Amino acid sequence: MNTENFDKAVPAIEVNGLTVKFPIRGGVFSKVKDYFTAVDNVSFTLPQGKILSIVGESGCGKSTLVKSLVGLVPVSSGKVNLFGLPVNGGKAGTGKDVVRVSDLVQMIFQDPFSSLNPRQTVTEILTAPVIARGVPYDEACARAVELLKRVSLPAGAMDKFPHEFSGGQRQRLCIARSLMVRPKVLLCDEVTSALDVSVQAQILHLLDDLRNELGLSILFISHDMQVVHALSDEVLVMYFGHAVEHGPADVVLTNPQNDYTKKLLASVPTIRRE
Ligand SMILES: Nc1ncnc2c1ncn2[C@@H]1O[C@H](COP(=O)(O)OP(=O)(O)OP(=O)(O)O)[C@@H](O)[C@H]1O
Repeated sequence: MNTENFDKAVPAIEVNGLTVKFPIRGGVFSKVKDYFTAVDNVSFTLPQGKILSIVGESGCGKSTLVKSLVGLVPVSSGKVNLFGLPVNGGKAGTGKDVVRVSDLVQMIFQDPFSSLNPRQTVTEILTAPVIARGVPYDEACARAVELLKRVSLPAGAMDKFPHEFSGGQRQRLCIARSLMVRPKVLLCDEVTSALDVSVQAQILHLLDDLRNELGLSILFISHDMQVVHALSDEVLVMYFGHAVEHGPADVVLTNPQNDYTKKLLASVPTIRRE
């Protein structure tokens, strides 16, 4: 399928009535007693080229929602479309006209160290996903060198192992790896929370630049409201599995309508000095 010419008016992601339930068992081998609804009937759209942040307190279902979009947790009910293509079992599209979801959407996680194989060199880490897709080794290496440069890592990094990098450099490496397959959407789950503040800012600038250069659409999960305000076009607020408010970042973060959003914003910590 030609994924280069999607109609610009079609949302990158369209979610309708998405529900994710986890089974509750008495013990590992016992029968399912009940279900816990982590994501409850959530609907939203992510327009192409935009950054939508998902916010809400710990445990409200942000990560589960995002993971369910790429098949890391199973969807219980609801529909997901990527660029207008219905998603089903890791594929997007219908009949023979399908594309792998992982060719369109890549996810980046909070902890850059645990998401990199410590026994692989950067060359292996970056080239493996595209070699598996049939890209010749030399071309994969050339793409890796180009991306390392783009994320401001030296070309000499190709022969190194993950432990030889700082936390911020490792996250750059994860970003480069996610871009190797030339995805159209990035799902970023707390990607700066393990980094110190100055490095956080560099990674956020990098993501924003990449969005502008490559036209990427980004779903961004963060607890940091300042970061969310600085980076996002739109904000979706979740509470106990429900989407309670969604709109332009400036509106939701400065003039929230929902009572929970008001409480969430009021709870942003400030230091009181006596
Ligand atoms: N595999 C699982 N099995 C059972 N329950 C799960 C599973 N994964 C998540 N949950 C539960 O689903 C709820 C939502 O979890 P999730 O990780 O999506 O929250 P979150 O909003 O991303 O939290 P945080 O901000 O702390 O990362 C939580 O109550 C969690 O305990």
